[in-house]
Amino acid sequence: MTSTSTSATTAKPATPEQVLRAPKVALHEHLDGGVRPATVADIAEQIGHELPAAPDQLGLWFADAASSGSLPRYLETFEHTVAVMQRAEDLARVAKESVLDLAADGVVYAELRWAPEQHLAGGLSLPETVEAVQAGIDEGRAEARAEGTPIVVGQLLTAMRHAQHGLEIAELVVQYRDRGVCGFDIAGAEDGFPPILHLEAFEYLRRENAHFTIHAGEAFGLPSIWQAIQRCGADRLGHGVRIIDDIDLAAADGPRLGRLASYIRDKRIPLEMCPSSNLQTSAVPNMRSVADHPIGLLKDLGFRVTVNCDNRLMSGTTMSREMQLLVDAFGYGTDDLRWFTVNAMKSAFLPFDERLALINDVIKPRYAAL
Ligand SMILES: O=c1[nH]cnc2c1ncn2[C@@H]1O[C@H](CO)[C@@H](O)[C@H]1O
Ligand SMILES: [Zn+2]
Repeated sequence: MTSTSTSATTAKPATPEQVLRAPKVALHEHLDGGVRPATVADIAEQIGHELPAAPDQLGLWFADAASSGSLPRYLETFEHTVAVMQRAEDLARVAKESVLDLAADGVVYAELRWAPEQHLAGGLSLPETVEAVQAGIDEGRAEARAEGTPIVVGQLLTAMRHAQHGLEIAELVVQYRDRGVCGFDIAGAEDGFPPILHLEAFEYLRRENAHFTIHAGEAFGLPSIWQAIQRCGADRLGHGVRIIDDIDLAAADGPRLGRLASYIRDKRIPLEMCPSSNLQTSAVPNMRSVADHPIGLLKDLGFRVTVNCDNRLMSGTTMSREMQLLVDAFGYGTDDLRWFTVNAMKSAFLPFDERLALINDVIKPRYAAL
């Protein structure tokens, strides 16, 4: 097997201070999974929504309740964040605070995904929800710029895979493509809801030359990944960890890739990996810590791997913390972290020239100065 140049470097592990200062790129970040606990408590009180824990225990409650080892149970916790995101001002507030929190953590580019169809209970229309989130993003970006931490942010509109709004949400993506929306996604319980259920939406988006990612290979295996890529035409894979099912680790001459794993590596299809989230939902059997996560192997094999939080609230995490967990588990140095970050920026749903500018004018110089 040919060697790759991406293995963990022999350089010193990055220090916590370097990890914090490093510029980061967040491609897989749920807006309703990154609400500040204090904001959940504050809005819940205003609207009379009953919460399962006292305000000062709420962060812990989410992390604990989301750690059951099952994706459907992990997703149940979103009931409380979605409940406090039904008014335009609350959608805007949550979006603004997310942008500020990401920028303060060193994130220079983020795509925030959320499902508009889950935010209609207060009487907003689909376009109104998108505009409310965009107003919050714009405010957050202006404030972050004034604080010296500029950040570029796009919205990804998600359709829930168990529901039937895929085409409608895809149309919303195209309608708002020049007003802050950079792509589409499907999320929710994966087992029992294959990507193909939303084929009409994906075919529409391809006709419109629009971008999309699909949660696949998180709570279901290779058929889900295969469908997402070969039937639906996904640009990227949300998680995709189960691609390891197509890699033979026992082969005498080193790991041997099956046809699907080879295709994904050869085509440089980005994997949006979320180590802490995957631990909580037991996405990979027998994973006890981040050191057991396939991200180390997939990086060594040269897949286009990126690092993400998925849900900062449910995982009690940040981009810096996810990076630090990888440093602790695999000994990564700043060159490795830069490789993940450049991979993510190359894979962003942003015009090519703008991606290049962020890589050359922001990411590389800031890594060089660490
Ligand atoms: O990792 C995940 N896998 C599948 N679905 C998810 C994940 N994280 C969040 N959501 C789902 O996506 C919706 C829109 O943001 C959330 O409400 C949650 O139900
Ligand atoms: Zn996700």
